Amino acid sequence: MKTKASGEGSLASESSISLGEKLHQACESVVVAAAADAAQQGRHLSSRRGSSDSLTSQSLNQRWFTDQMATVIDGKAVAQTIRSEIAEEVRALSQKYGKVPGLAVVIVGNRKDSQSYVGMKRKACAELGIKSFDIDLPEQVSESDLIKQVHQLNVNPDVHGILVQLPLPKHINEEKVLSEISLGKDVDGFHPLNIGKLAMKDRDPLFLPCTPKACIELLSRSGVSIKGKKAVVVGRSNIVGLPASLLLLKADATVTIVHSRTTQPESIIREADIVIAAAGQPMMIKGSWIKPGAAVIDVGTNAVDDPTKKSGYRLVGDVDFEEASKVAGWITPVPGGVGPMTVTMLLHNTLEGAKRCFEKNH
Ligand SMILES: Nc1nc(=O)c2c([nH]1)NC[C@@H]1CN(c3ccc(C(=O)N[C@@H](CCC(=O)O)C(=O)O)cc3)C=[N+]21
Repeated sequence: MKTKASGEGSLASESSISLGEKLHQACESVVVAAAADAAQQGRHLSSRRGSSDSLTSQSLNQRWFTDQMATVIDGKAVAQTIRSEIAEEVRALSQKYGKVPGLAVVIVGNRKDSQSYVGMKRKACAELGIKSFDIDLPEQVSESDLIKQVHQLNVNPDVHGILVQLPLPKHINEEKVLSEISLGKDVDGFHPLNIGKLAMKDRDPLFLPCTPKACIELLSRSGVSIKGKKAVVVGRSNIVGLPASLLLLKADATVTIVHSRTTQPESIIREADIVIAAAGQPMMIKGSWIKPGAAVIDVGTNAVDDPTKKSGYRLVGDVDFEEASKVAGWITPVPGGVGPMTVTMLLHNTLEGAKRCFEKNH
């Protein structure tokens, strides 16, 4: 399955657990459309740089502020395309083996945000014909009881993926729980061994963490090549920043990680051809921090007060979208960017886990 997608340096073409070839062909129209659009409007990084030789970066910034807008990457649309392909594969598996993929979603306590995310994951499973196993545990559950649940799911033959929603309550050791998940069912890709393999050259983890994988897929499907580019990841969390930087490195980018102790983050970010923003700080990254023509992937999902909304809040990213979309070449919106793709990558990992299991037992 070593096909070359249209995006050079595409993760999907280089990973042994890449999306299926068929899936790629289906999505190619999206890639081609985005790439053609970008090319038509002279938005390739090189052409932007080429036209900027005689300008100072300040005047260049102003120029881009006034007459060009970024291509907005529609994560929802890409996610939908991939989801219908997954649904088709699930149907085919069901016909061939008489079994469907199963995903266990474990939630502890009743944090509102976690419940909302878990709800989206379970709903998406239902839509795609993936069986979801719902494990809801009380806030006070003991670590050993939670681990017992994980062990039961590890041996349940109908479960091919196990997701323990994070964050867990303070009295539970997250690292301990995650390392109890069977490697072959670690669809979040958070098991230390999977992360360790991700960090090592020429080794492939069984599963890639969903949000970082979503970022790379959005880049490659938008025709943005990664190889040889300067990439800056803002944030160093275990679930996004760190694995995203490792994935970019695997895709041959030159990677810098900016974090809360970095001095002068703006000047480092301004050098980047690719920015992945995962700091969890609402609208922290301003338009003037972005290199003209850069690809900006915004992972932030921050709720900010908004009295004009019925809910009283709205979601914003880590990037000031309004400003940055006047400078960047490509940008993902929040909501509707990385979020829907994250859930889709989870479903894709579950499908891959199930396929490996069915093929092994056949
Ligand atoms: N074990 C584990 N795995 C995770 O993957 C995981 C987790 N724990 N804990 C929390 C974070 C966060 N996360 C998101 C998933 C979808 C959206 C998403 O679909 N957002 C929509 C907006 C949804 C809305 O409107 O509320 C969007 O951006 O368009 C966002 C965030 C997964 N996480």
